[in-house]
Amino acid sequence: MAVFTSVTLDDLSQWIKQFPLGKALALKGIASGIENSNFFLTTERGEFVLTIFENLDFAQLPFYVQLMRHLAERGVPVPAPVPNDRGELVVALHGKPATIVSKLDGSSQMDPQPVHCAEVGATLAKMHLAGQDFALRQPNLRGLDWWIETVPKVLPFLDADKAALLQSELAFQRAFAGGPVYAELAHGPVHADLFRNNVMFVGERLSGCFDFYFAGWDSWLFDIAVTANDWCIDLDSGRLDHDRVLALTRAYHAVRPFTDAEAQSWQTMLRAAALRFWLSRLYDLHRPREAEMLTPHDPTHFERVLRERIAVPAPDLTA
Ligand SMILES: Nc1ncnc2c1ncn2[C@@H]1O[C@H](COP(=O)(O)OP(=O)(O)OP(=O)(O)O)[C@@H](O)[C@H]1O
Ligand SMILES: N[C@@H](CCO)C(=O)O
Repeated sequence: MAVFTSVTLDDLSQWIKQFPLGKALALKGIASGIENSNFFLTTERGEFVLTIFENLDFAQLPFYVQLMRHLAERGVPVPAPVPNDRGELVVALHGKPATIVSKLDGSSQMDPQPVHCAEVGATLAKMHLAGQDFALRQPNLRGLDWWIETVPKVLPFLDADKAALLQSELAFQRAFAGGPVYAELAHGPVHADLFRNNVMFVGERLSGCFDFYFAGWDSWLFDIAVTANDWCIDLDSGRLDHDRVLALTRAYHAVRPFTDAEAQSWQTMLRAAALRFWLSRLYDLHRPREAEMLTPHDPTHFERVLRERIAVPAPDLTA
């Protein structure tokens, strides 16, 4: 992630005392990502990740950090937040909310094969099941309401062809979300951003999922569609690779079988997931924030993905 807020080891020398982590020994800004300020933090007790939240306030954060704790306690491989001496998981640093979580082993698999997609599918299903009894509720803040609010803000920057696609897809998704099949879809806390760069592998074994800061209450199917649109595609064309899609969906289905309503909604949900990221990337591109290091994501990629999903059906969910 980009570093928006500067932090030095000196800044941490007093602050870290409230955590059972000993002294802070090293701190290194992480330059990937676009939402928060992240640092690898080495202390006398080991390796951690320090995150300072740039866009989320104290009221929103319990949902994310408690969800991570809830999932970690149920054996889902996610970073475990470290409480301070008052039991708090979110603490102010430079006036902004901050958290320390355990560092996961492994590295991202940016060139996934079916075996990796199967790991991701099975883990996602376990995550959905483990989240069923999570008590806190927060909507997906990048869900339909946000799309409705944000489309008019980016339209002035688009040519007529792109503007027409964005508007017609939003209308299509609004109609779908208001219909009877959508109402039958299972909902719960979902990750909503489980891209390749948010998952760690050690060899072919998935060792962890992180970056829960877009998590919210949404349909499980939306989460699967977001994941498939990143893990199972040819990156140049946006086309789905059927072997990888089937590896992901079959592994998910083996843990948590799909319903008829989900099977019926699959093609539409893949389009919704493409729209969500096209829109957020357009928004981020045209309304950039200041940052010491910033790597903007390319909106055109998800425009291509959306056009592909409209033109070419994915394999059936229960194939
Ligand atoms: N718990 C963790 N364990 C190991 N590495 C981590 C952990 N959390 C974050 N990282 C590293 O930090 C990088 C950035 O983190 P993260 O993806 O959460 O940032 P972000 O700004 O929210 O990014 P994004 O654009 O993906 O939303 C990751 O790519 C990963 O390398
Ligand atoms: N995964 C998002 C970035 C926010 O996490 C994207 O690729 O646009």
